[in-house]
Amino acid sequence: MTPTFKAVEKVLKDKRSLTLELAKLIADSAAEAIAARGVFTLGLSGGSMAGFVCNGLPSITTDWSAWRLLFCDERLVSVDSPDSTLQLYLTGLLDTTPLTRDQFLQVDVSLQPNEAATDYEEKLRSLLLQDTPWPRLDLLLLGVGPDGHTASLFPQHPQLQEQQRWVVAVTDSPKPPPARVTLTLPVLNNARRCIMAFAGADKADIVKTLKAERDADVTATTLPAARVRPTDGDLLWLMDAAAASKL
Ligand SMILES: O=C1O[C@H](COP(=O)(O)O)[C@@H](O)[C@H](O)[C@H]1O
Repeated sequence: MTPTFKAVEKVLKDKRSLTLELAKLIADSAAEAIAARGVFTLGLSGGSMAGFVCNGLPSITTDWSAWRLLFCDERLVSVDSPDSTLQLYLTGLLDTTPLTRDQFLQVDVSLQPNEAATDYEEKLRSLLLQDTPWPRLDLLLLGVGPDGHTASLFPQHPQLQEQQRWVVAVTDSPKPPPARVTLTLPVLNNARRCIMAFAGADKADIVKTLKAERDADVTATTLPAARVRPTDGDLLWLMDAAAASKL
């Protein structure tokens, strides 16, 4: 079956323009969510996405107190490690926005991977108070690695088949560090909106391959990022010209 959702693509001239556009889109989602429900739930990714978000958000106007930030994935390393996604955001946002540390739903990195995943799912359930099979998160910001992974869902890993849990452990990530927790595909696909952002010429090959898979039958997909297909939400790709150069 070909996709039933519509993916929207937007190409910006460079990384700076992409950063500003992303910040504007986040602000728009926040305004909509806060007006409708009084709270804005934003799922963050690490890697290049953290740079876009930390550089763009300080310029927006929003009711920061209504924001709840969580992690699409997190590496199980100490919080002061340069590999910690939480650390990237605390360093990048606490001094430049009114956000406070307790607005970030943190993964307990002192736990073993399975326990950390269970604990994070419980924290998410308590935060959202949604008694539904899958959480309805307002906006998820997702990156994509050169192998087509998104969050910490890697090609051919069993976590891709998960159909019950919101958060699962990864102990053999091909990209270091090996131990992580990640939201599962049904959680990604139940969000109101997912934004994937790609910048730089080194993303051009994966963007081209991913687009072909994203627009094909889901049973033919091998790349986790091509399985992000919101069931009742939208998917937006933001690319700079270099990342979009092979489309
Ligand atoms: O390991 C990870 O990689 C992906 C992609 O990162 P990027 O730097 O190539 O954009 C990231 O989205 C994920 O959160 C992270 O844990």
